[in-house]
Amino acid sequence: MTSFLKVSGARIVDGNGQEVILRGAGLGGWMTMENFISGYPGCEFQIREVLADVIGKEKSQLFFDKVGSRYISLPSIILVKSLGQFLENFFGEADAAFFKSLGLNCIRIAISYRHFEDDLNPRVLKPEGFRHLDRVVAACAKYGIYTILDMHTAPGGQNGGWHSDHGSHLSSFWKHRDFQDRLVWLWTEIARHYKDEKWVAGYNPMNEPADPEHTGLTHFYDRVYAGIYSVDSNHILFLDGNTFASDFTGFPEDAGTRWPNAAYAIHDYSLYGFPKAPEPYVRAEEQRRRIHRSYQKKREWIDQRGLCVWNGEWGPVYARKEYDGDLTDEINERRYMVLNDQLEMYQQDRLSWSIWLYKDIGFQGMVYVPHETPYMKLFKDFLYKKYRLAVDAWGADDRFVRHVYQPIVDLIKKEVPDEADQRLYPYPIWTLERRVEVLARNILVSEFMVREWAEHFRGLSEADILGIAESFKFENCMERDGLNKVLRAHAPK
Ligand SMILES: O[C@@H]1[C@@H](O)[C@H](O[C@@H]2CO[C@@H](O[C@@H]3CO[C@@H](O)[C@H](O)[C@H]3O)[C@H](O)[C@H]2O)OC[C@H]1O
Repeated sequence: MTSFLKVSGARIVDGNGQEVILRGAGLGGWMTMENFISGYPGCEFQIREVLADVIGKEKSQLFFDKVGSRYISLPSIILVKSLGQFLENFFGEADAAFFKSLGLNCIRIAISYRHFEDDLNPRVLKPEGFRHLDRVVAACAKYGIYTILDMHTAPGGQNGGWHSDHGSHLSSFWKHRDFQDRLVWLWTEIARHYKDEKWVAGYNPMNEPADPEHTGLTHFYDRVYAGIYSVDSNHILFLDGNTFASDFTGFPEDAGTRWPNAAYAIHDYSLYGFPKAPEPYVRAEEQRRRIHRSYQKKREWIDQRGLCVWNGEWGPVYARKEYDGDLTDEINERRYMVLNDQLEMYQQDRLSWSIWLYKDIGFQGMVYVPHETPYMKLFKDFLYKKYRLAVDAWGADDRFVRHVYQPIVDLIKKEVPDEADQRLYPYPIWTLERRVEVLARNILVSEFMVREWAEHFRGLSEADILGIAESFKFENCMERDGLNKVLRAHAPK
């Protein structure tokens, strides 16, 4: 019989006081879809709107979230096969069984407020939001996997990333009291729903906040803590640091007593896991020191106060044969070394972690949708175009378009020569170069490509659409063996 987990000092323990180290992955791209995970440009709300415009509301709904049926003609009979759609296919029992087979014990589920509340009908709970979440929480529980519910998108947007699904680089959440009130209300409802579920390890009220004032985040955590604990005092709260889970310096000194039963989330992405690494990773002493320094810096504030650290996101991205050619294997072997070396560090600290990402179309996931599936065939050329134009901000290789955007960076540097004035929040996570990438490519150019993505569905039959959604099903996916091998080696024995 499992028991609620809780935070005891710097550790997570079960009902018997035994330490539990949570080792697992993030289920991104599911109840919060993302451009590089599923292969569209821009934000989820944009593709949903435009797909409905191109093929009609009903058919677009069929792709995202409606159980349908497909007629398969065989020589003498007609079979009616019941099929799910994207949300149904993306994670099922087979995924949970595979995950467990690696020895991992926790999945952080990225959810979007949009599944539970409509902007045009605020504070009215959409019960259907729980349909899939309940299903996945139950599938994980069945295999002895804890879940952490992660609010990846907040009304108005809590950061300027595509992953908070609001289409702008400026986050309105921090400026509008009503957005904050709504999220506190929604979390209270979610906690009410899961208050008795022991396989839910806890709630991660906000992914990667980026509050320019810092004080707004403390205020929000106070309020969401009170809201959740008014209905559910059993679950751990996993609180991300400010500025993309990197900075705790604006947190209150009395955090430990103010928010009992809280763990503090860092996101420990290492530059060596990405195309923009300063040099190829060869496990040099200095490189390992650099990875360690960056990790220590993120957790310093938490350690100094004896609080509990959770690494809620981290992990390299990978090269792809179709884009990186003969260099692919060599690049990926280096990335697996980064992965391994990060895990060794975490092991030493008995750190709980959640690697990003469980499933995608082949860039970062432990499991990926292969080229032979209907979805990947349909979007093959379009995906190459996205790659060439580097429209996704995450791990993008900008070699084909750097010359287009560099002049914008140069212009700003020339016309705003004081470096301090070039450092707009969320500097240093967003340098001037990063800001130009996000605005010009990830927001602007992407916006013009959304319709092209949706046009791929025009004229498709319902059966075709269901087949496309089925591409994401575990049985149709491949496993990234190099990554899973390293994870398995560091999983609980
Ligand atoms: O949904 C996820 C999203 O949560 C994630 O956000 C990014 C995380 O990394 C941030 O940059 C890192 C900041 O710290 C430096 O040390 C690292 O080198 C950087 O990579 C980035 O700004 C966030 O957008 O990204 C992946 C999404 O799928």
